[in-house]
Amino acid sequence: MIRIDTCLLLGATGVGKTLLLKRLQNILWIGYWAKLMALPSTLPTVGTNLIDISLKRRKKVTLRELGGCMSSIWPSYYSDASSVIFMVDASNTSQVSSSCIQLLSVLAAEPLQDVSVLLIFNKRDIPCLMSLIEIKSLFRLEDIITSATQSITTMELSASSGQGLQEVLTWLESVTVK
Ligand SMILES: Nc1nc2c(ncn2[C@@H]2O[C@H](COP(=O)(O)OP(=O)(O)OP(=O)(O)O)[C@@H](O)[C@H]2O)c(=O)[nH]1
Ligand SMILES: [Mg+2]
Repeated sequence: MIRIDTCLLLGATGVGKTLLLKRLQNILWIGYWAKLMALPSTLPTVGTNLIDISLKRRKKVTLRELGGCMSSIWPSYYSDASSVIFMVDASNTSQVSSSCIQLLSVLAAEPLQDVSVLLIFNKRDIPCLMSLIEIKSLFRLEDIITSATQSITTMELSASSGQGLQEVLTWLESVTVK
């Protein structure tokens, strides 16, 4: 049986996980330069969203979004994961501390000790009172990266404009084995 790597897409409700999935699907269907077509609509995910993505060098990955409203049962999906994308809404400063606590509990989970982690600061198209440097320092990001057992990459994204999408795809290619 052929097993496909699974990347878990996690983050609080409304951070943009479903839009990212749809954007990645569009990149692959109609090409990178067509990514600015009509903004796909999304609804809050109650449960899970799955898409399979074909990458370069005949690799494949399954992206599994887990809805923010079901964070209490995220851990039941951890043992299947080969990598994790954790998304933060960088325009929502009131959500920063709860997202940070959520991220710490994801990083502490036993089945996720060896996975590669991509931390995405999304909605960079929305002007925000706090700079990204301030948000990262509120997160104590340097301490988190130093003490984590995982390899953590950080990225900025606008899932709505498409800025940063190609970098997410490149990261997926770099961490997908099969
Ligand atoms: N301006 C802007 N809006 C965004 C961006 N990404 C997502 N959104 C909007 O944010 C809202 C929530 O996006 P979703 O993708 O449904 O959020 P989610 O993380 O899947 O939320 P749950 O499924 O509830 O966990 C939608 O109206 C999106 O269009 C972005 O980069 N910029
Ligand atoms: Mg969703």
